[in-house]
Amino acid sequence: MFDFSYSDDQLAVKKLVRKFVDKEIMPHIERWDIEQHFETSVLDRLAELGLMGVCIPEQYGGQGMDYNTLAIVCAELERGDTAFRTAVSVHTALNSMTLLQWGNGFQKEKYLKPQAQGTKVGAFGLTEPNAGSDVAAIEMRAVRDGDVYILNGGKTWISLCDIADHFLIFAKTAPDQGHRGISCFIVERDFPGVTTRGFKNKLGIRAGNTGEVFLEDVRVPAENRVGKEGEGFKIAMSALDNGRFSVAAGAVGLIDACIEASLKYAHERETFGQPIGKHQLVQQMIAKMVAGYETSRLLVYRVGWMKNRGIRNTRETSLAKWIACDAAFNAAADAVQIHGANGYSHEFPVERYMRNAKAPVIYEGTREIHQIMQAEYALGYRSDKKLRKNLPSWPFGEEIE
Ligand SMILES: CCCCCCCC(=O)SCCNC(=O)CCNC(=O)[C@H](O)C(C)(C)COP(=O)(O)OP(=O)(O)OC[C@H]1O[C@@H](n2cnc3c(N)ncnc32)[C@H](O)[C@@H]1OP(=O)(O)O
Repeated sequence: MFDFSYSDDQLAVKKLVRKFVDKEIMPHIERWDIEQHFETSVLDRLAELGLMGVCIPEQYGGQGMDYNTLAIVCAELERGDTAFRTAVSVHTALNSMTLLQWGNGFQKEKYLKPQAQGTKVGAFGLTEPNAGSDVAAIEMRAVRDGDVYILNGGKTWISLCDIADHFLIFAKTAPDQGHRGISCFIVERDFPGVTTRGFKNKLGIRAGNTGEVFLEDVRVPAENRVGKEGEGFKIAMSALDNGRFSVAAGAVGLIDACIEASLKYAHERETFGQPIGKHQLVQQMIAKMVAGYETSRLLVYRVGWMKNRGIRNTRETSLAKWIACDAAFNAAADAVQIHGANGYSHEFPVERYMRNAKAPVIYEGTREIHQIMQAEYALGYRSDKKLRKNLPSWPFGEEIE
């Protein structure tokens, strides 16, 4: 049986986030984008609204809502700006949900709880200057020394680098063992030897905070290792199953924003004696946006449905992420086109949408990585086990045999 309707709770969350975005993000976002300013009070407000731990169980300080409610939050936030959806993706999907899945009792109590409540912020440190798509090529080292690991190396393109209280950092504990030699650690910003540096002058997501994290002889207690030694690659990949879901969900919101702006403009702007919406080539662009929106939404909600049931969803998540992010970029480019020269100016939001839409086609697995994965699944070179170990289903803790 399929149910395409929102529950009352989901509808209430959708309205809550929409109102928040309209009142507290929209009036300022153009300025924040121009000034390249990440407004941290938005995270405080998201915490007050209970949106920093949407699908983290209540026992760990979250709201205990289902995965598609997280998708709704991501879509509505990205309608405001990709920066804030990116923040929630990193904090909730990549960090908190990973701690929920792989963390032990101590780690959940000390790190997950305050993150889910929004009193602390989490980030995710995987990518390095020499290792993006090829995760197994990371060079950061973690060497055990009694009760601590000593970490050395640098991470790049880390969202919330200057904001986060904790990072999930992936490092090699056995450099000669390829992807099986990677381990995962919770690293606090306050640990001696941690420094960060946010980037300026990015193409898009200029209202966001992204940059580098450097670790120099950072002593990380062994109790902060997440999972077993050598499990880091799987932990990172399973985190990306959640992160990519949230990115795809956000892309739905970006397409929504593109359609909203384009319809308004198509009704108002006249050429050749009639609104441009009457011209068939403008209609074609709008039709493609609508198709991209509906297709992406269905792919995202299917993944949420699978996650709720604890069904392994790596293939479906990868597909949703690729299709939704491409659809969002195409929608944003067409939205600029519909606005003509006006679309090229700050006066209208669509140029920001187009700049923002490029990063999600690259981050959390480039379009090309996802295309390769889809082809490999189709050809039988790659397969997922039916169930992923430790995957919490919703209601949480009940796995399907
Ligand atoms: C403003 C701008 C902000 C920019 C922010 C940018 C930050 C980011 O983008 S975050 C990081 C993004 N990085 C990525 O998405 C990485 C992309 N790469 C990949 O997805 C992978 O490396 C990929 C698919 C190429 C891996 O392929 P490959 O090396 O063939 O590994 P693969 O054989 O599939 O898996 C290795 C093992 O992991 C396991 N595994 C793979 N996927 C998963 C999963 N989803 N869950 C659990 N286990 C998994 C496999 O079962 C296998 O296990 P075993 O060792 O027992 O055989």
